[in-house]
Amino acid sequence: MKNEVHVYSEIGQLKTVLLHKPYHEIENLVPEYLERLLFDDIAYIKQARIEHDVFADLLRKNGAEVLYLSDLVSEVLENEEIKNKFLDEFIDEGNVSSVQLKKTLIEYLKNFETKDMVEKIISGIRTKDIPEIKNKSLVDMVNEREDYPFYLDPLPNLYFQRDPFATIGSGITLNRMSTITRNRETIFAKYIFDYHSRFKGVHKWYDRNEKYALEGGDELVLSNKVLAIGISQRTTAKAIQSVAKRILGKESFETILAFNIPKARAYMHLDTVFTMVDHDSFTIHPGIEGPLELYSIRMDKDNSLSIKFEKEELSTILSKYLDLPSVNLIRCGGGDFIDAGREQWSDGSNTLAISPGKVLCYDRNYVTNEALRKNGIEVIEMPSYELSRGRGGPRCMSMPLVREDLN
Ligand SMILES: NC(=[NH2+])NCCC[C@H](N)C(=O)O
Repeated sequence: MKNEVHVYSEIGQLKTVLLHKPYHEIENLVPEYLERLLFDDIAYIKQARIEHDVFADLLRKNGAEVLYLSDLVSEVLENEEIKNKFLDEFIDEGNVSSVQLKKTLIEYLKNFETKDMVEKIISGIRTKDIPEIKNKSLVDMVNEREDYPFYLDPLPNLYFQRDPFATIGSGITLNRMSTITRNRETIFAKYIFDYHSRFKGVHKWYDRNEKYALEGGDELVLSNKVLAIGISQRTTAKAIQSVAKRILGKESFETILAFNIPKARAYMHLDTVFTMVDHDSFTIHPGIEGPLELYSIRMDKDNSLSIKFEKEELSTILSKYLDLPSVNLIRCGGGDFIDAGREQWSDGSNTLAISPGKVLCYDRNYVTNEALRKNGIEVIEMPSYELSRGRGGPRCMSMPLVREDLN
């Protein structure tokens, strides 16, 4: 099969999924730059990698093919011409101060085998890695004295593969990230979907050079007709409107439900507070239910968008658009203010459905996991001592490429 992406639900049996196993980029975190790099703490990478392997194994055991971003990118970059183009683009966007430095970095990187080069690019390049820049420019000299420890910043958020692009139907949105820190992450997906023999030519509903921020954590495929997209700290209403114009009426998609959620660190994406776990069941963080505003977006016959503020309760709106007699909202932390707040912070509501009614969750969120079980959901737990420090759970750490269709 060419154009191998196919996702028409959040819950259909997961067949192929993309991950990135975190590594040296996490060792390049220091307290001084944590906030800008969107971390709250520094994970112990050895343990994080063990946890990540358990995650991947559980996915495989449950029927999914696991692909790694760095393998796909390395395969693409084995072609010398594409490698040169990639390095040029990546380093330009890495805010490198001078032509001389750019040349030095490219020479340095090209000394590595392709796979190691890709890992080096992800981990960031410390100034100490490169003993000497030839023909330094004035900017290079001034920078050197200012002691910033990196020539290229690390990409510690890359293990949250959910965000840089999102699979919708037989296409993807290649996202424009809301922060500079994460924007280079989308270059990897660009090269995979432009050049990888298995994935090239996949249709793009949105592209990384567009103006308005859109992140995958906000994009949910509720059914082959309905998408949910968060208006959040990371995704703008303007981006949603652009996506709506391109997706609605194409393939089978008819409605986008735009969830306006509070703009806060803990709730950065819609999937930190709302995920789908079965045909008619969803997790929800009680902290957003009060302030939540919902808009439905549909395409009129004359090809203009019709946008409506929805006044009813969330469950009524979901039943209406998903054609269900009723829906079950399962509250994070069992609905308790403290348990919900604590567990949502470590991604208690961020479940990854492997198939209808079967989800992967962090073990630390035991109150929420119990609530899911009480509601008939099968919960598979994974260890979460260290991975959770990056503020993302199983859904954030995975990007489905293929899911089986629901009947
Ligand atoms: N889909 C998600 N909820 N992703 C979580 C991303 C966490 C990451 N540290 C960030 O702030 O960007």
